[in-house]
Amino acid sequence: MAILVTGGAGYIGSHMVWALLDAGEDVVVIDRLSTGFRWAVAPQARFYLGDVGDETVLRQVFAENAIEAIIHFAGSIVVPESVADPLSYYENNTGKTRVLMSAALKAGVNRLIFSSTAAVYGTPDVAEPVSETAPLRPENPYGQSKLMSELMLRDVAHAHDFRYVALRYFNVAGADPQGRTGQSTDSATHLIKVACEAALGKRRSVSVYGTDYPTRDGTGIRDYIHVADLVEAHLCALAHLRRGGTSLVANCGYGKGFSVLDVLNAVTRAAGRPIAIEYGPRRAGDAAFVVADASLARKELGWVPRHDDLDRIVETAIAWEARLSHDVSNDIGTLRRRLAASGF
Ligand SMILES: NC(=O)c1ccc[n+]([C@@H]2O[C@H](COP(=O)([O-])OP(=O)(O)OC[C@H]3O[C@@H](n4cnc5c(N)ncnc54)[C@H](O)[C@@H]3O)[C@@H](O)[C@H]2O)c1
Ligand SMILES: O=c1ccn([C@@H]2O[C@H](COP(=O)(O)OP(=O)(O)O[C@H]3O[C@H](CO)[C@H](O)[C@H](O)[C@H]3O)[C@@H](O)[C@H]2O)c(=O)[nH]1
Repeated sequence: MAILVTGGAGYIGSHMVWALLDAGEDVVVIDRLSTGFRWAVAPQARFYLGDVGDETVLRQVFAENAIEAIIHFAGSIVVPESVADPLSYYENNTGKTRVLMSAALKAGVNRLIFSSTAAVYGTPDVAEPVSETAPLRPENPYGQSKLMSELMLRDVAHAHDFRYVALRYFNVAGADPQGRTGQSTDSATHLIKVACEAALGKRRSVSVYGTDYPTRDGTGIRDYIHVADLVEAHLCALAHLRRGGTSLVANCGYGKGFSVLDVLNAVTRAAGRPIAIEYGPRRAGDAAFVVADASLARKELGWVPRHDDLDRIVETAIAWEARLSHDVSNDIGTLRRRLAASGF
């Protein structure tokens, strides 16, 4: 039996594929390569170029592979884009999740792990770690589209023989400690990615969005989780579903908050040289403090994080960024030529 990873050519999905292969699993990937890269998919995985909203390709995937469970990463993830074009987010994140679930039920696949987000909570009322029972008040179409998918999963699990785990990720960062994959998107806006690019001279400076938050140094506080621990939580969720565990929704974070300045200091330490910092106004829609209460994932899924260290997260992110500058551009050229030769 194989695990189907949707969005397996993307940042988190490509780490998941490696983690599954490392664990001895058989892996099938479907990705339309809108933000992902074919070269990011481990060669041992079977790859389908296609859209998770395309019933024909889904039927083909389910017919050609014995799929035991789905790990569903495919989606659109840029918050301001979701505000500007909400319908495309409801279509790609909610509508296509519906198509995928429908095709899975028809094919008799009844286990799914879903990529949700801390954005479903909106701005927490108090500066305290947020648990899964906190009010759900997404403040943008991205968060809303993910919450709607969670609700579909809940209802389908009530109506059918179907179990799921929805993981609400906090701030995912870092790269595979073995250097096999990392965050490769060109126009990423995430703080650690941006700061690593600045440290390597790929951009002139980093802007600090707001210095007047009610936090210890005036900058925004987030819970940064190493992507390797995040994919480990998915392996725990898979084991939970395999042993007959009930459907559940769980936060993925460390429960520790770091400010923007903490992150920039860590990047400076890792790079061994200062980065240019510009202090600017707040970015619209940013909360002061977003930190997970992740006790449920530890208790129910037996998740034990192994990379809970901001310096380590940043070191792996910089190492990947450096590789991306040198090797990967060559790899992309090689891969493009290989794919062109094989008809893509
Ligand atoms: N990166 C984060 O900090 C973060 C935080 C919370 C939740 N998430 C969720 O995790 C998941 C993965 O995020 P990521 O950071 O790896 O993003 P990403 O953009 O790197 O990966 C998404 C992948 O899905 C593919 N894709 C998108 N729509 C598709 C479709 N309709 N059919 C087939 N493939 C499609 C893209 O080509 C890409 O390879 C997303 O669902 C995102 O909402 C990410
Ligand atoms: O160039 C930058 C980028 C970010 N920040 C600050 O750094 C912190 C982190 O910002 P990111 O853009 O890295 O991440 P967000 O917290 O905005 O968003 C993340 O967390 C959300 C949930 O809270 C969603 O899951 C979303 O997908 C995920 O990217 C914020 O205080 C932000 O204001 C800067 O100061 N400068």
